[in-house]
Amino acid sequence: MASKTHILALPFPLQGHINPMLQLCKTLITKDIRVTLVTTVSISSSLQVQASTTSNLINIETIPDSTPTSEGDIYQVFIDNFKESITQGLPRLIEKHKQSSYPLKAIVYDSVLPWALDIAHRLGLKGAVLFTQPCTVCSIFYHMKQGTLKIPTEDEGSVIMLPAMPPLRLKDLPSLLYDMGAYTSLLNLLIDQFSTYRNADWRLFNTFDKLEDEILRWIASESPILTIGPTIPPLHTDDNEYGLSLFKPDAEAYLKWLETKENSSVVYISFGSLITLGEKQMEEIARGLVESNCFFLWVVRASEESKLPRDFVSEKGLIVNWCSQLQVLAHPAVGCFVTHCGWNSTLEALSLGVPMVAMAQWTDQTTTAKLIADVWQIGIRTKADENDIVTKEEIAGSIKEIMQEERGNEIRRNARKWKQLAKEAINEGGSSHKSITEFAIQLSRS
Ligand SMILES: O=c1ccn([C@@H]2O[C@H](COP(=O)(O)OP(=O)(O)O[C@H]3O[C@H](CO)[C@@H](O)[C@H](O)[C@H]3O)[C@@H](O)[C@H]2O)c(=O)[nH]1
Repeated sequence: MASKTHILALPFPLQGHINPMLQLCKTLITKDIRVTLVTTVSISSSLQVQASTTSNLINIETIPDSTPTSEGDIYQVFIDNFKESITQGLPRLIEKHKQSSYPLKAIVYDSVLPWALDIAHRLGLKGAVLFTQPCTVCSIFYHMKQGTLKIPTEDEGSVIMLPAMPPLRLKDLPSLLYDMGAYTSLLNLLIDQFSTYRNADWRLFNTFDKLEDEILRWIASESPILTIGPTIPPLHTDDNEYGLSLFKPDAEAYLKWLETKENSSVVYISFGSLITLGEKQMEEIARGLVESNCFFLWVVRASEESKLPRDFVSEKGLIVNWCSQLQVLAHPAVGCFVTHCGWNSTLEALSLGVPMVAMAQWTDQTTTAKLIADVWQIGIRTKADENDIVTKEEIAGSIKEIMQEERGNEIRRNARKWKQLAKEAINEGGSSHKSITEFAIQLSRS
């Protein structure tokens, strides 16, 4: 009993980073690994526990928040503060658990927290780094770190050729690389993912072999990796939620509303947990949804609600502050997902065979939109106008193309193919299933 392998999990405290870490941990628990998830007191107080069986088996340990020492850029303050708190509290927590009846073996940490590896190694633990963005995107930042990618200047015509990647134009790169200046804190965070990369004992990627085959083989030729995705809860079981949420879902009236709709008749639209849109863009989305003439379910977070056009109502639409996205995407009434191309949302839609309107906003999303539209061909990528606004005509046109036109049939065929391949990867004997099993075995032996 006392020999059960015990690991720590350290996610970056944002929903899009917590979800893949949690799902990986839940899978490890089914393989007889004990998991303690570490976060700060303030983050823990915002976490809602969802009715999910396995996540209840994850112990949560909190570390007091340190007083912010930096000021200015809100991202930098958030990043520094989290680092400061964890750096101070983690060693004590590790020492405490080393004495327990379940001695700690390793830590699985988010790739944007590369300094966690040094703490782990110093205290005799192994470290596994988890990447929460597409391998294609991570590899672009790897090249940045190595100095092997030179960003072209404004000339959008020039093509960027990187090993094992499709030819990329400037705007196919992660936006932080061409919108430089505004978000240097985030750009540095993503380049620094590779500062301790080679020293990690395991490198885990939330993707699957067939999805990004060439680039995965390339990055694996630099240092061995394990592909463990898509990290999506199994929907056909009781354990069909990630388990911890920083947002409170609306009452489930929206699922009842979906029940009243015909198959593939509803457009679902959500921009994830972070994106903030301008009022003009909100208005274009609202008008575009109405112009598409489809039913729509739109997630507008409470903090974004005031930007909706005044008195906006549509008899064909339902707006919620937060929902169980997986339940929505799995619903037969949903025929299309207008998404910001966050990697979790993308993997969820891909795994459930839902075609996408890829309306990327920033960071990795611009590259993911390229992959969705041109490589996997499971969606349409919207174009912004000269003011960087995606107009209502563009939005309505893209939705109609998927919902009503011949192109939609082709995209749906591809979506069905990728859904099947995603399923095969995580099913018994699939590439990701094998990797996670191998990881669990190696953890037990370490
Ligand atoms: O109403 C909602 C809306 C979203 N979600 C979930 O929230 C997660 C959102 O994650 P993601 O789609 O990755 O978007 P972000 O929250 O924006 O994630 C950040 O982190 C990701 C992983 O690093 C990046 O790919 C994104 O660009 C970055 O913005 C998903 O699992 C969704 O299922 C809900 O459960 N309910």
